[in-house]
Amino acid sequence: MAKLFRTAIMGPPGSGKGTISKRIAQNVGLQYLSSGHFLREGIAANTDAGVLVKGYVERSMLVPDHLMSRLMLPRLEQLTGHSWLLDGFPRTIAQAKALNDICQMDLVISLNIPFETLRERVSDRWIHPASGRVYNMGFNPPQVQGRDDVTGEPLIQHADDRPEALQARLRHYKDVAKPVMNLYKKSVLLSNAEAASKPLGSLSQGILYQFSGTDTDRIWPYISSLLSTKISTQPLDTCQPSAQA
Ligand SMILES: Nc1ccn([C@@H]2O[C@H](COP(=O)(O)OP(=O)(O)OP(=O)(O)O)[C@@H](O)[C@H]2O)c(=O)n1
Ligand SMILES: Nc1nc2c(ncn2[C@@H]2O[C@H](COP(=O)(O)OP(=O)(O)O)[C@@H](O)[C@H]2O)c(=O)[nH]1
Repeated sequence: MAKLFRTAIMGPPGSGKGTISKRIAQNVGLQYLSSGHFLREGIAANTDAGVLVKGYVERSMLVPDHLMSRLMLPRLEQLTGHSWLLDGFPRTIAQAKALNDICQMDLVISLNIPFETLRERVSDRWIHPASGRVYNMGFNPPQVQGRDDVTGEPLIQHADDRPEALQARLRHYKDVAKPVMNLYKKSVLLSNAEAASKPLGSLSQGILYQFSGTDTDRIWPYISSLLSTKISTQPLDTCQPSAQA
């Protein structure tokens, strides 16, 4: 039986979830599942799921919990035997509880980034809609301005990334995410260094680790170190219903 590792990343829009998830996937070699990307793929391919969620995603509304869980949980069940990282799911407490019913999570990473930093980042965020590849004109610019590195297709900016829209999204994120974080948290909030160095078990039952800062490159070493500790001490496991379910 392999050691499996189930983790999720949370944070407001622009906090670096996608950027950090890709680093985790590359370093740890787990399956990365972005629920937003999954939904957009379904919409582009006009799948049954895509048709169901199109109206919500195009209006930047949250897809209802029952539908979101119905789409995501079977995907995760197909990944039995794999370690994975979720970005964008669970988004609400109902989704987190549904996830608990099928699986015991090992770690939840929460990114705590100042509003001004979020605002700067998303106003400079450019996206390749077909692949979900994300650029930032200062941090990770495309090789050719306005063009995707892989396909050469044009990049776009989301209307949602305008400062006015960001403020509303942030408020909404806080309301919805708080109960999810409470579910996963048992610990005090730690500094990045403390969070990364605490041995497993010393945080009571808590699996939520919060990282704060303005630069992904400065947060990343702490996350990387936490993952090394967690993964090396992970017991043999399969995806089993959580005891809290
Ligand atoms: N659990 C989720 C995840 C995503 N979505 C839908 O998918 C869209 C895109 O999700 P995502 O890529 O995660 O991006 P945002 O949440 O919009 O923003 P960010 O990546 O900046 O956090 C959301 O606007 C929402 O309509 C949803 O309803 N429920
Ligand atoms: N300037 C700067 N931009 C960053 C940093 N980390 C991520 N970004 C960019 O900020 C934007 C938001 O990051 P993203 O990973 O998409 O965040 P998400 O919305 O939480 O998934 C993207 O354009 C990233 O390229 C950073 O440390 N500094």
